[in-house]
Amino acid sequence: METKVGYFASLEQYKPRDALEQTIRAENVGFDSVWADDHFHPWYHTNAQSAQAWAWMGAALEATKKVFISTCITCPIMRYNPAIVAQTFATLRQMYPGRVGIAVGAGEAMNEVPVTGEWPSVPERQDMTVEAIGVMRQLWGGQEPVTFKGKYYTLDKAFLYTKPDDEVPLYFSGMGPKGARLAGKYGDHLMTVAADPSVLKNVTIPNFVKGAADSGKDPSKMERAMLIWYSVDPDYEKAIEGLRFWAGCLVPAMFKYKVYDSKEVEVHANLVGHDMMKENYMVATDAEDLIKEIERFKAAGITHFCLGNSSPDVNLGIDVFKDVIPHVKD
Ligand SMILES: C[C@H](OP(=O)(O)OC[C@@H](O)[C@@H](O)[C@@H](O)CN1c2cc(O)ccc2Cc2c1[nH]c(=O)[nH]c2=O)C(=O)N[C@@H](CCC(=O)N[C@@H](CCC(=O)O)C(=O)O)C(=O)O
Ligand SMILES: CCCCCC(=O)CC
Repeated sequence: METKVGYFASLEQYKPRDALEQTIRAENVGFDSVWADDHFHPWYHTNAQSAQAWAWMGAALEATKKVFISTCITCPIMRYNPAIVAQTFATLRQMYPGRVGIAVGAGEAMNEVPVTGEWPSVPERQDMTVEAIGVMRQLWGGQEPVTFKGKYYTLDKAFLYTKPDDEVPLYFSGMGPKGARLAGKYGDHLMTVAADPSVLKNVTIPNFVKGAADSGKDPSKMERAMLIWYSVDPDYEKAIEGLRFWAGCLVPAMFKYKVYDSKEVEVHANLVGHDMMKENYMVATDAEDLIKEIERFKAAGITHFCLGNSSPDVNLGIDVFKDVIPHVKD
């Protein structure tokens, strides 16, 4: 499968208009795709943003010519109703054929708790995600109004009047072994994040492949996408510290417990050491280092890179890819 190189235009780290400028620049440099986080509260507090992803996607699609754009990721189970998620992405894909995708996952407390007050267990949210995908697929594929009574969602003669010619490609986020199996079973492609290459190779990808094969799909045709943050700067130490905004994602407690206050996340993020960031993210002083870092994750089985630019000089962090992309594409 060909390797794709995508740019993660963060709406938590950058103002929406700055993320838009980055997106235009990334398309010109030759990135295959652009991905946006779909958050209510951000993963850091100081200087953070948190723009609404779907509103931003419409502007980004209009401002670019051909690049594929997707969320990374949308949680379609609580603050959003899955039927409205289906309607939104069907609308975008009809307007921008072939250019729109969606990635889904079981959510994070910081996005759901502040506006719903609820935080079900991981297994229940995974179950809700599977049902939500069923709702979305029924609406996308439905030639007739759909009536459905599930455990979590209800459709009563629901029909999408605005549809694309083809279905919206759906990336399913799996971080744990069960999540990865569900991704193989119910997704078109895998999305994952914040894992070191040995975990990807020995746990995440084998479980994804098993889930896909068990449901009769050909896993070799399914992408293994991953959100990975990187920072490039001629000063190596400065490059590592550039990744601090995202260090909270490396703290397992953020997923296990109901943490939804960004100030609290930031306290944990500030305790993460450089070794952990180097292992899970990409730190580079130049294009050559970045190529080696990408190869490290490619060897573990990643085929579509969603690269989150946390470089001290953001434009340098995009432009360096003129010298990276030709070397990492097969
Ligand atoms: C927590 C793990 O669950 P899993 O389903 O595998 O992954 C969850 C994630 O996909 C979501 O949280 C996702 O929403 C996060 N996310 C995101 C993910 C990604 O791959 C790329 C980008 C993003 C950005 C983004 C995200 N979310 C948003 O809302 N918005 C965004 O922009 C997991 O570890 N699962 C394990 C099972 C764990 C479990 O059940 N634990 C038990 C307790 C066990 C114990 O006590 O030790 C429990 O909690 O009850 C698995 O195997 O699946
Ligand atoms: C382990 C962290 C996964 C979540 C990433 C995220 O929500 C930021 C976009």
